[in-house]
Amino acid sequence: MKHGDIQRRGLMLVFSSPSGAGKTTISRKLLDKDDNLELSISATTRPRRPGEVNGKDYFFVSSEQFEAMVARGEMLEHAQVFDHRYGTPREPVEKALQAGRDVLFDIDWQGTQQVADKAPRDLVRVFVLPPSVKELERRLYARARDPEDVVRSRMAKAADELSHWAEYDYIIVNHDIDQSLADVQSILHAERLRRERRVGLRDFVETLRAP
Ligand SMILES: Nc1ncnc2c1ncn2[C@@H]1O[C@H](COP(=O)(O)OP(=O)(O)OP(=O)(O)O)[C@@H](O)[C@H]1O
Ligand SMILES: Nc1nc2c(ncn2[C@@H]2O[C@H](COP(=O)(O)O)[C@@H](O)[C@H]2O)c(=O)[nH]1
Repeated sequence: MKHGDIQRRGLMLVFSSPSGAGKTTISRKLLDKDDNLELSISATTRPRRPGEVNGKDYFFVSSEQFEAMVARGEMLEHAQVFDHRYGTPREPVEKALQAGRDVLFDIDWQGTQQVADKAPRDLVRVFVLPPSVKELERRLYARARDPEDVVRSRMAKAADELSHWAEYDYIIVNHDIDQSLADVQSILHAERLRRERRVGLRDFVETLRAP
């Protein structure tokens, strides 16, 4: 990957939040605007919601298939979230990073901790907060893609997820979607400029010193 013709390593951008705060919405908008960013598509045992597409939103798999992927070492990270299993297939992420592309993850705090243990240098963690609990609940109902008992159980677990906010590098309060998009674009821009990711800098500076 290049930025001003100086080569750099790909980075892993993670979004976490309580369910319904808006990270999927922010992710989709960011991906639309950024040609060098690709989404890590998770595998899950959760039932497909209306409108979700296998291989685009998730790889929808059975519990047996999920366990077999874990046993074969195919998951970069995996966790039980709410009542289902979720995990990140390792190979597409490794391929993207090797090709110098950045990868976006929409995963929970457990998965973020696992990725942080494996690749701390390449990780950028963003936690998305809702403006208020009332608005979080409104968004979960407005999304209208989960049964009421699922919405209630996710609201009940929001405080647990929120307790991990301080483990993240950046915090976004998602009042306004356009402002949140601008914020994550700024984060990504600055993180791409970090000296330690720009592996081509040393050679470039040498050409400046000894023309
Ligand atoms: N800034 C915003 N203002 C108003 N509504 C929003 C905003 N951001 C997201 N929403 C709406 O809130 C609902 C939940 O958003 P989204 O599905 O992106 O949340 P999520 O954090 O990805 O949830 P989950 O963790 O369950 O996947 C959606 O209906 C979305 O359109
Ligand atoms: N640890 C992981 N968490 C994941 C992964 N994919 C999604 N998630 C998180 O699960 C909840 C619920 O998602 P939903 O699509 O059912 O609403 C949310 O917090 C996601 O971030 C994953 O691969 N690993």
